[in-house]
Amino acid sequence: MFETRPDRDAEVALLGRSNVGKSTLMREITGHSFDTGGKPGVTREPNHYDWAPEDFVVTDLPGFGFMAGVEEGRREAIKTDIVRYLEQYAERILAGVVVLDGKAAVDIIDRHSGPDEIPHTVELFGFLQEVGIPAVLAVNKMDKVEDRDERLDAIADRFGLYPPWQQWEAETIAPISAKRGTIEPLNQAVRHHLHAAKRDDLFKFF
Ligand SMILES: Nc1nc2c(ncn2[C@@H]2O[C@H](COP(=O)(O)OP(=O)(O)OP(=O)(O)O)[C@@H](O)[C@H]2O)c(=O)[nH]1
Repeated sequence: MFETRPDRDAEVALLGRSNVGKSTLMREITGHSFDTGGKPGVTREPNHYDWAPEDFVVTDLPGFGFMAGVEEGRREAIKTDIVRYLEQYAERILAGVVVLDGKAAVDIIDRHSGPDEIPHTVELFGFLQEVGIPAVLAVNKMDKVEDRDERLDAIADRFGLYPPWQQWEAETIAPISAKRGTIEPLNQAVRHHLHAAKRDDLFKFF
C-alpha cells in the first residue's frame, strides 16, 4: 500500500499510462528534473511535489496499463493501489489530471474498446468522476498533432464528453505540450477547480 500524503488542502493527482510524458510534465510543473525517457513505468509510488508557482501539491501516481517488463500481477496491484489512493483521499483531491498522448490516445483507446473491454484511461476517468474528483484530461504532445480540432473532438468523444471539445476547454480538456513548456491550459483548468472548491467551501457556512 502507498505511504501517506502531505497534509495540504490543494492536491492535484497526476495519472496516465507510460510514455505519455508525465515526467516531462512534472518537470515543467515543479521546476525539478525527473528521470525521463528511461524505463517505462519507473514511477511506482505516489510522490508529492509543489506545483510552482501555484500553491498546490501535485501527486505523481504510478503509470498504469501497459508497462514493459512488469508482470501482470504487479500491474494489477499497482492499479488497485491507485484506485484505493483516490478513494481514500477523494474529498481532498482538487483535481485528477489524466495525461494523454494527443497523437496516440484515440488509436490506443479504440484498440482496447470492445464489448467486454474498457480502456484503462477511460475507466480511470469515469472512476474519478464516480468518487467525486473533478477529472481533467491533459492532452499532451500537441506539438505533434496536425489536425488539432478533429483530434481533440475525437478524444472528447471517447471520454463521453460531447464535442465540440471547446465546450470542455478551461475545465476538462487542456491541450498542452510539456516538452515545449506550453502548459497554461492545464494551469487554468486546475485553477478553475481550485476556485470551484473554494466556492463550495464558502457555501458550507450558509
Ligand atoms: N513531441 C513531444 N514529446 C514529448 C512531450 N512530452 C514528452 N514527450 C516525450 O515523450 C517521451 C516520454 O516522456 P516521459 O516524460 O518520459 O514519459 P512518462 O509518461 O513519464 O513515462 P514513464 O516514465 O514510462 O512513466 C519522451 O521521449 C519525451 O521527450 C511533448 O509535449 N511533445
